[in-house]
Formats: sequence, structure tokens, C-alpha cells
Amino acid sequence: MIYRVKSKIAQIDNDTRQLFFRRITMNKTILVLNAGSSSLKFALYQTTHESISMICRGKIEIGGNASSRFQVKDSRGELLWQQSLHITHHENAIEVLLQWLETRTDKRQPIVAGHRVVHGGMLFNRPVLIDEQVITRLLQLVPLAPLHQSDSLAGISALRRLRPDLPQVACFDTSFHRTMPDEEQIYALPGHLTDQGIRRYGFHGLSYEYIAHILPNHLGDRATGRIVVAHLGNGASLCALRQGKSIATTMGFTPLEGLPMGTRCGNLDPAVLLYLMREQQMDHDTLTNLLHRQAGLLGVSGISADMRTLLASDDPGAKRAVDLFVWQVCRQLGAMVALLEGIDGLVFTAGIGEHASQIRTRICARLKWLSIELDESANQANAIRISTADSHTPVLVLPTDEETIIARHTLRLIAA
Ligand SMILES: Nc1ncnc2c1ncn2[C@@H]1O[C@H](COP(=O)(O)OP(=O)(O)O)[C@@H](O)[C@H]1O
Ligand SMILES: CC(=O)OP(=O)(O)O
Ligand SMILES: [Mg+2]
Repeated sequence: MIYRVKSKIAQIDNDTRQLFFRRITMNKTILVLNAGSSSLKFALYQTTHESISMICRGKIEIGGNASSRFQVKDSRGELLWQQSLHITHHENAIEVLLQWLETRTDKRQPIVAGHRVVHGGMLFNRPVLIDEQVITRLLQLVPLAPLHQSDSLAGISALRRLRPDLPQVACFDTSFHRTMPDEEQIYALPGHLTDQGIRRYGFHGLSYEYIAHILPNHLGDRATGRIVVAHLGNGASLCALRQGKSIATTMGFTPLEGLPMGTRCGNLDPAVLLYLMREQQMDHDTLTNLLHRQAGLLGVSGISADMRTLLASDDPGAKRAVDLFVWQVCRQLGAMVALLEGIDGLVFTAGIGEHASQIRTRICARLKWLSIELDESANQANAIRISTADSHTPVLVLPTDEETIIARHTLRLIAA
């Protein structure tokens, strides 16, 4: 729809253009899809010519054998819909979601869809309108994000099948980190490999962009200082922000580097792979499965990838996995602080960061050397500020909102 009017818009003056755009988009919606490694999240926004307001948002949990929750809430967080389903793959989740949207969203047909795409590689540093050529290039990056990229592409394809005329925009997790210095973006490998794109991209960029955007509301001038953001979800990473820009992050070439995660191993001596290939004849597919799907909290505990299950368990395996997670967050957070040469604020976000007060307590107990003092009752209540008034470094819990950042980028791109 937007495609067809675009050339007309270019020929008319600015005031008329704004009126025209307002008319075609009034009461129209932007659909956002966010394929995470353990969930499919979505949100619908009402849009006028340049602003957005959320109508509803939802999440379908995608989990092994347990039943998955499909929940939709309105913009104030009131529950609109809840269903228990058995969903083991993103493709089922997309089907369920699109059917739900079809039957529940009356005349608010989306005029554009925005997607979180985890890997943009060297080619995509900013949001892009999706066409056949873009899809071909994104497909080439599937091996670099095996738990995400193909699921985002499945959402894009499903919408193309259902609504071939619907413009779709890809927003990348990697773009935000392009402000990192060269030293942070390269590995100590021969230059020709770096030139081929074997470099550190970093991920969760849409989440960090959102946090950087709202931080001044909570920290005032301090927000431009030295901030560490801990995005602890099923996928987990840390980011060092200075002046609201990324200067370092724990994930690298793929979302496997850095912290241990739900099913991902995080940092590993690369010689472990060489050893397993040679001594245990593990091939590429076996290793991919091991490192992305069988390792992390699941591998260490032997019980679950889900922090909720581990925290509720008395099993020594669960304790070991949680201990390792806390240890590695502290270890890698130290590196972020060293690169920032200090710390003016610490932010927890994403599934574990926003909800697991026990994990925050344990991490902060090791950060007294950074003059961090937790207010335990605020922490238990998942309050926004969880540090004491005396704590030299403020500690915040800020729910992330990748969907809103995607919706804004999407509107900006089609409006341009
Ligand atoms: N109340 C809670 N306590 C502990 N962990 C939680 C809680 N709620 C969610 N989580 C953790 O957060 C994870 C999901 O985080 P999320 O950021 O939504 O993941 P993703 O975007 O990768 O799908 C779950 O797997 C679970 O481990
Ligand atoms: C990049 C990544 O790990 O994303 P998620 O946390 O959504 O799985
Ligand atoms: Mg996520």
C-alpha cells in the first residue's frame, strides 16, 4: 500500500504530504515480530504520520515438552488473552499468532510489519525494507545465528505469503554495536579473515538501544556516563555504554560468545572444539547442536534451560549452573567496567534481569568493590531503582522493549 503512494508523496509539498500520510495511516497499525530464542514476541501499534502508540503486545513461549503460554496484554499491562498451547517450534508459534491476529484485530489490518532480525552481518548497519535480495542475503547469515535467523525469516516469509503487498522492515540486533572501537570489533586473527567478516558484531542491540534511549529519564546527566547494561534472558549479554553508545559487548561473531545462556555455552577455549573434532570425531552439526542447544544452564544442570526451574530446584546440578551463571556475569562485567574505566550505573534487563531478584542479589553481592549497595526490599519488589540511597553506583531494573524500537525504526523508514 505504502509502495504505491510513495512516488506520489515525493511530488507534493510538505504540508500536503503530511496530511496525505496522516490520512492513509490513521487508524492503521504496525505489526512487530520479535523471534527470540525461547519465545515469539509481538506488538501492535496504532500509528499516525509520525508517532506510534501501543495497542497490545504478546508473547508465545516456545519450550521443550512443557506447555507454552500465549499471553496478550494491553498497553497498560492488563491481560487481554491467555491460552496454554503445546508449541515446540517458532513456525507453529507464527501460525498461531497470525491466526489470532486475523480473527481478533477487526479492521486494524497492519500497513507495515517490522521484524527483529538478529544478524545483519557486514551488509546491514541500519533498518532496511525487505525485498527478495535482502532475504537472500539474510539467508546467508543463518549459520551465524542458528537459534534465531531462520525464525525471523520464517515470520517474514509467512507474512509475504499471506499479505504479498505488505511492506516489511528488518531491524538488526547488530547495528547498535557499530560504534564500538575497532579493537572491540576484531579477533586476533589474520587480517584477510577479518576482511571476510569474521569479526565481533555483538547482539541484543535493539534492547540496548531502547535502554540507552530511556536512561536519561532515570539517571539524568549520569545517563551519558559509564553504564553497564546486563541483558539477561534466555540469550544473555552485557554491554558497556558511554554517551549512550555501545563501546563493548560480550557477544561476538555469533550470539554464542560471552556469558553462559539457557542452552548456549558462552566463552570456551576454541581448542575444546579442535579436541572434540579430533578425539571424539564430532562433526559440524554435532558441535552446532552441542554448543547452541545442549550447553549453558541446560547442559550444566542436566535439568532445564529455564532459570525459574533452576532456582526452584534443590538439585546440585541446578545449583552448579546458577553458580556458574553468576560467576561469569561478574567476571565479564569486570571487563566492561575496565574498558569504561569505571562505572556510573548498572542496569538489569530481559527475562532473568527483570524478574530474578535472587540472581541480582548474588551478582551485586560480588560488586561491592564498585560501591554498589542493594536495597533488598526494592530488589525483591523488582522496583526500578534497587540500590540504596548511599550506593555510589545506582542499580536499576528496566524492562526492555525491543518491539517499540522496531516500530519506531519501521515507521521512520516507510515515512522517509
Ligand atoms: N520470574 C523469573 N525468575 C527467573 N527467571 C525468569 C523469570 N521470568 C523469566 N525468566 C527467565 O527469562 C528467560 C526468558 O527471557 P527472555 O528475555 O524473554 O528470553 P528470549 O527473548 O530469549 O526468548 C526464561 O527462559 C527464564 O529463564
Ligand atoms: C541474540 C539473542 O541471544 O537473543 P535472545 O536473547 O532473544 O535469544
Ligand atoms: Mg530476547
